[in-house]
Amino acid sequence: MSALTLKNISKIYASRPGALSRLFQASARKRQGFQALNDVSLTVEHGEFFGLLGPNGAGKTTMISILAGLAQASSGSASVCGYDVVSQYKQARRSLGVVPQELVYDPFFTVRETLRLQSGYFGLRNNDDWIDEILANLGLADKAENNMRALSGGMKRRVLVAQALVHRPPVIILDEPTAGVDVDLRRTLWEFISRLNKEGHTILLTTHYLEEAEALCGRIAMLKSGRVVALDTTQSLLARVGGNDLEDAFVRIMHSDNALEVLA
Ligand SMILES: Nc1ncnc2c1ncn2[C@@H]1O[C@H](COP(=O)(O)OP(=O)(O)OP(=O)(O)O)[C@@H](O)[C@H]1O
Repeated sequence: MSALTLKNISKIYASRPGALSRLFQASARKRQGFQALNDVSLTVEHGEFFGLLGPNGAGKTTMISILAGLAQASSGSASVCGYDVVSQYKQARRSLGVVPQELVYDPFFTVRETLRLQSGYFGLRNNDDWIDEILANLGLADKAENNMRALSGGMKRRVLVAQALVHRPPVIILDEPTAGVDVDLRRTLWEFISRLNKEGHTILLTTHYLEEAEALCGRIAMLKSGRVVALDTTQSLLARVGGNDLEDAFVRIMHSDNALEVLA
């Protein structure tokens, strides 16, 4: 049983025609909606540090939303630790910690209250020992009693990471966790995430910092316009596509018409 499985996943966002397009009768194609994912199949095994890369709008967040139960696939199936994300939603969600891309937080709570509240969503009382450990590992120990609205952007992002970890999920998904954060947090964060990975947690990471992906990810999938156009170990991708580094390989793959040649 794999940590994450996507089988022939497609996602079409329904179009919501505005008054103008209703007036001028939008074309049939536009009425059909927007296809964000197109027949995506991939598997992430337990213990992997897996990178999901792609340009803006490629479908990365859509894929993560489907795995987290925040969006429903139009067709295909997905599971987390063998639990179907639709029919076994609770078990699937419990197996997963997601660090979202947007800074979402409740401005009325302190950091500790935020983490206790999040623990409560998973039915966890008396979770303070683990909360303290997470806070210490993310350099947040001295902010525990601070109000969320008084934190800097980077500190808020650390709390989002902490929130994803309160229920000790075996699988952790990080959607661009280092966007707009300083070098210190990057290092602290990667040390902590790498440690969690070494302890057996499966990590799926999306990032536009390709040097991070190259250093951390054992295997990489690249999405382009909703399709998987490359899927292999980082080393094999680099060897097969050529170029100096992953950024070079990424640009070559994204500009290649025959992207399927780099599918393992
Ligand atoms: N709720 C929605 N309704 C309609 N279209 C959407 C919705 N969410 C995403 N899309 C569209 O689906 C496509 C894929 O978006 P998605 O956010 O998954 O891309 P991404 O790869 O995560 O991009 P980025 O790197 O910019 O975060 C985009 O064209 C986006 O505009």
